[in-house]
Amino acid sequence: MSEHDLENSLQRALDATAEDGEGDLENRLRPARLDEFIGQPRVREQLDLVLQGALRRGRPPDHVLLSGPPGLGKTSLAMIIGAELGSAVRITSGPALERAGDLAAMLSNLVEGDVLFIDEIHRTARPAEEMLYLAMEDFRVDVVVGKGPGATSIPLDVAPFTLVGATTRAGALTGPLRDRFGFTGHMEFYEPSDLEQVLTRSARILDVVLRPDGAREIARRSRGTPRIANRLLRRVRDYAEVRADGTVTREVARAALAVYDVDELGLDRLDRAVLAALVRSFGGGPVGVSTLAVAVGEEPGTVEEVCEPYLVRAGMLARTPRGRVATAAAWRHLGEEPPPAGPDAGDGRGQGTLFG
Ligand SMILES: Nc1ncnc2c1ncn2[C@@H]1O[C@H](COP(=O)(O)OP(=O)(O)OP(=O)(O)O)[C@@H](O)[C@H]1O
Repeated sequence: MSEHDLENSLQRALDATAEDGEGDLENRLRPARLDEFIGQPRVREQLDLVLQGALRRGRPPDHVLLSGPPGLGKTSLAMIIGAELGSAVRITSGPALERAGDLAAMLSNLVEGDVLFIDEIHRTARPAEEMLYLAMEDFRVDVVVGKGPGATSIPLDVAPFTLVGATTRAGALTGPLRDRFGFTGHMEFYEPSDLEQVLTRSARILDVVLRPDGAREIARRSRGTPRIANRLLRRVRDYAEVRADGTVTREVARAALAVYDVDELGLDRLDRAVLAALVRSFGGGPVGVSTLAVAVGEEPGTVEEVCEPYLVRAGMLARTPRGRVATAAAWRHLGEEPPPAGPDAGDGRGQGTLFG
């Protein structure tokens, strides 16, 4: 088979997986209970106490806010909260709650003890958010009927429920909303050893033969994110089935990840584009996130919420009051020599620690 044919068959395998429904696969891979949830020991312990306390008292627990970058398991935890409480989980998202009426409809359908999960809660429109304050605090809403001077407000009771909000931008939440959550779980990027466990579990569910060295290689390159680890596992499995004997070893993982443009550090195309723009077009910065986003043809929100948190964590990018700055590690990762740092550099790059 020629190289071209191999690429084509790999692409077909990829498409077939997509048709299988990657969403369904993701659901199959979700941990169902708290003790199956790998990593995040602090959040897990804190949440366990919140839930156990509520179960003992026989009352719905306080409202829970989960914050952190995408793919770290916020949705999984929301489902787990429902499972641990033996409650149904009603799911919506901030952008879906455009009008207060949208939220009123959801709230009035809740039964006592339900969990209401609002993903991307920081994107809830203001009128719905204001309705949420009262619902969270007093389990009631005021529904306004009519318009202008004839408008009347009808109070409606809401069954006691637990709100679970998820956000990639806790800082974008208004103070009054943030204050109404009794518990906030801050999700951190996962350690590679945790991701190895995630991968081993997923391989078992997906019937993939994954060797420990293969798991280690994929874990190391998964940007500290279980969703990415699972996605890379599926891509490496395609490669293993099409080009090897189906077993995922370190060598197979390395070869497969090279095909998919995932580099040694796990940075993908967009991460590298951001670093390349920062270093090559803006001399290492500082540069504002909007300018950077235009340079790579992406939305500022994507650069800020998806790329940057991991680049910061990997020590490649620093956020300074004057803008984004590439660290020496970023220059070297792109095969460039970092400019000499000095106290007089005057461009934000001379701040010693950034070039340590
Ligand atoms: N702690 C974990 N243990 C095992 N698998 C996990 C864990 N956390 C997440 N996953 C896996 O990662 C996938 C993504 O998780 P999830 O959808 O919960 O992330 P999220 O933080 O809600 O992301 P987003 O905010 O983008 O929706 C899940 O399908 C699940 O397979």
